Amino acid sequence: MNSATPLLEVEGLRKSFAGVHAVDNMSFSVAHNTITGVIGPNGSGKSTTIDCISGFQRPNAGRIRLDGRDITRLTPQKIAKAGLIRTFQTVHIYEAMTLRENLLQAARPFQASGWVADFLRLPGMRREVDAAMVRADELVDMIGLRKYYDAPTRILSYGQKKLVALAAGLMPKPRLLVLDEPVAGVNPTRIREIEEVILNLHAAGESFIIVEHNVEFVMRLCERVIVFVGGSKMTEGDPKSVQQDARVLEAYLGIPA
Ligand SMILES: Nc1ncnc2c1ncn2[C@@H]1O[C@H](COP(=O)(O)OP(=O)(O)OP(=O)(O)O)[C@@H](O)[C@H]1O
Repeated sequence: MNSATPLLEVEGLRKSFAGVHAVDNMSFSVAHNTITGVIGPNGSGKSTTIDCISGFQRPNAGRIRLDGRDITRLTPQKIAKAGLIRTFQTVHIYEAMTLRENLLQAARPFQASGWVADFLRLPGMRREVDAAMVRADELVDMIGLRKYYDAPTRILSYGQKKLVALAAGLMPKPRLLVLDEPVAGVNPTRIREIEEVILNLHAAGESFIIVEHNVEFVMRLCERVIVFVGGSKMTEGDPKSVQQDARVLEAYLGIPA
């Protein structure tokens, strides 16, 4: 797609639960090579929106396009293969496996060769495995955890586990990685480390959407911030303009605009 096509376009998204609209008329777009933050008070539709764009919920209406391709209502697996991967609020990694094994495992669903090629160690499979090893090697350095590469991930701190989940999401080289609350429950020192890692990955060409309750973290990291209120987009802009928007203060603090 040409660079004028947004990386992600969400248009008129609606998702209802038992007749109640969790998300309604939600529209926004995300540019290539950006870190975009999504903030909003509790119940504003953040989780429902990312569940819809990643295929974990089926929207009732609206369109979602990834780099121009319609991905509305595809399964999570197909959306991931199209290039949109998400992490979860709770860390989804294999704690009994090493960090290296976690990263290699994350690449497997995206490898074209099937189990027969794998079993027979055919050259196509070998090439894919070698490429995954190179990618894992790059990523373990990017997240600063090389000394734990061959350790079971259960020994890592919660913040380090979040970094492993982030790196696992990047293994198949997605076009866009959606991070669902990447610093929730993480101590402040580790938050700074995660911030640094995301900035370095962005400088290396990765694009992110960050959905977070920690507004300060989002404002420091993101070049564009989208604010959800009541199931739709209330406003968006650069961090400074969003922070100065009286409606945002009202939505968060109940201070009348
Ligand atoms: N499975 C569900 N069944 C019924 N209502 C739901 C369901 N999921 C979400 N909702 C409702 O939809 C609205 C939006 O919820 P959502 O979880 O998307 O908001 P959120 O911005 O992610 O909130 P939080 O920041 O608290 O996680 C809320 O009113 C919520 O109660």
